[in-house]
Amino acid sequence: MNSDHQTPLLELNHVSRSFGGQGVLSDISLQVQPGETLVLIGESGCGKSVTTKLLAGMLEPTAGDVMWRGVDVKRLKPAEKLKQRLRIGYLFQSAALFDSLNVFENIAFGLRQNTRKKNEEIQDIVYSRLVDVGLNSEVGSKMPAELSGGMRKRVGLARALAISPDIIIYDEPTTGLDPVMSDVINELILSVREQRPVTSIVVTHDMHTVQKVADRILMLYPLSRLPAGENQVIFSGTADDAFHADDVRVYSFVHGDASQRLHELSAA
Ligand SMILES: Nc1ncnc2c1ncn2[C@@H]1O[C@H](COP(=O)(O)OP(=O)(O)OP(=O)(O)O)[C@@H](O)[C@H]1O
Repeated sequence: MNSDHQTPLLELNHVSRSFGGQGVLSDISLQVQPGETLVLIGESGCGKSVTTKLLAGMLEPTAGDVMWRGVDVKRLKPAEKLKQRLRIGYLFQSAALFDSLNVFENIAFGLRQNTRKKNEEIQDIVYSRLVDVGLNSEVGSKMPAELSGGMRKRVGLARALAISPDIIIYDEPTTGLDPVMSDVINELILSVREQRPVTSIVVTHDMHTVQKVADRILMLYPLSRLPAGENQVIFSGTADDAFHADDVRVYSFVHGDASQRLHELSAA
């Protein structure tokens, strides 16, 4: 699936990002290859969401380059950037539904804003995306406040899929869901990938998700604790490699073992 000769779909080249002088990412380089499912892991606050927002062009780097299909995003004209941006669907951590719009209009939103599709076509797309995420058409008339957490995530996914993206970014898709609903979402990630040639980036703390969907895992380490000169991406490999990693920071993270962190805290 991954060929070294392909141009990466998305790429960060020596990217740094800070907020108000506080560094979050420093000199990060990574590539996302067409068709792969890349999973980003790492402790809370280490910069996973910032990384995906940089990849999606929703944030700009403080230094370094973001490349889309080998082209520096800075060089794209606004119209071209928007066109490329619409190839990326983003499922936000909170699902980020518009509370004042019903489910149908939430899913239709990107199509109404960014395409000239007629109402009938929009209706067909919205109802088929609802089917794709396992919801029936009656859900279309509900307001977001009436939905459970799992339904909100599914509607968020239907909305991300409505624009027929070729890249989907899932930011903590299972957080806050019960184990069964989490697995429903994991299965949806797999079925989306089976239904269309899509590239997926998944940010998660859920090791079931990691094991189920990841082709490749990257682990980020918080900049504030990174030893000087060390790469902030402390691991790149398969789920199996991560679960057998020699690096105790990686091993203890994926096994949910607190002893390394407690040791660091007591030494601080
Ligand atoms: N727009 C912003 N303005 C200021 N600080 C920000 C902004 N976005 C992110 N940050 C900061 O960047 C750091 C990394 O945030 P990020 O959301 O990427 O972490 P994360 O690894 O995804 O964490 P979690 O697993 O808890 O979601 C945090 O300290 C956060 O407060």
